[in-house]
Amino acid sequence: MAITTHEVEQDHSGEWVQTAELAVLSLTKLLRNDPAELASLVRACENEGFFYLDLHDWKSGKMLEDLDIATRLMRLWFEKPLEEKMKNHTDDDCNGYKPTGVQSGVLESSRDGFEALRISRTAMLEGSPIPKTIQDNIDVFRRFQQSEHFVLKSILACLSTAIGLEGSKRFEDDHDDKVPSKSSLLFIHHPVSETVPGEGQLGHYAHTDLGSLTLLFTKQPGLQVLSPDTRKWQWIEPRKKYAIVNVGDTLRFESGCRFRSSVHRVLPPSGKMKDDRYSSPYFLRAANKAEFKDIDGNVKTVEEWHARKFESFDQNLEEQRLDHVATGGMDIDLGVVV
Ligand SMILES: O=C(O)CCC(=O)C(=O)O
Ligand SMILES: [Fe+2]
Repeated sequence: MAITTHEVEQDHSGEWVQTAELAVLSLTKLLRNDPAELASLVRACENEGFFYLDLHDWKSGKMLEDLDIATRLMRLWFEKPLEEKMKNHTDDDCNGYKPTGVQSGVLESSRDGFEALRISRTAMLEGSPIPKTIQDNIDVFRRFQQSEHFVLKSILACLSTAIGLEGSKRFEDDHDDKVPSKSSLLFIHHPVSETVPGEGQLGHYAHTDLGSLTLLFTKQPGLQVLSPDTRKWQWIEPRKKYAIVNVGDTLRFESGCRFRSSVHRVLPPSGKMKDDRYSSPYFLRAANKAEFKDIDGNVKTVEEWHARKFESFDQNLEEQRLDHVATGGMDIDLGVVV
């Protein structure tokens, strides 16, 4: 079943942008291995690479309640002075604080407009360097991260089953929880800003996610996907009690490019960031040592691809276009310049 919308809304340049019609999948049906739901899951990963995950009747997880508590706590944390937040700054791209403006912009001659707190799965499990707010509420944050991890690993298993993978060929095989990985939970904040697109710091650059699957929560608009169908940007509408799930590069490569890691970005609908925008993605990533063939056909470990992606995120748009790493080669696949 697809949510049917519809209308179009203007973007920052005054162009009319359609709303994406993404498939809607029920987590409870997927957990039951419902054959029709598995077939829809495969289609969604082959086509848009994005879908809504219906969580209305998933009673066993407290994920949505934990999300509300964690979001409230993180909003307060982001209000702290920059010097305070910078105490959690690290060189580790999957753990610690990232201030605004250190990565690429959405358009030429601009930089990103979001700050983020990243909490790696390892840091969460070990309780190693994480801000006090999180340490003081570790049960909530840990349970939230574990629920998200469970949901994405279950979806990964559904995909293996649905396309008939067995034994060591199943996608879960290189997502062993006992070996080190760069799975990471993020809280993202785009502060209110008078900046207009193309200047200063605004939005979140066009990219594909580097890992296997991403589970995203946001209540606010701004997320856009480059539709593999129309090859144009489309808004992804936030929906209450639905998560947004998307395929990342690792799963794209491991599926022999059968599944798509669609390019996406964040821009405020009317041009300026008139309200603070909050979102929270959880990135499920394969074991650091897992291998796949990347966009150049070279064998890479997840760890190496992770490093290459983050180098690319720090570059400017012109540099990014040269090696296609930020966009995971999807731009070449679709024949578009992002
Ligand atoms: O904030 C959002 O809506 C999307 C964030 C995102 O794409 C990312 O962190 O990879
Ligand atoms: Fe992303």
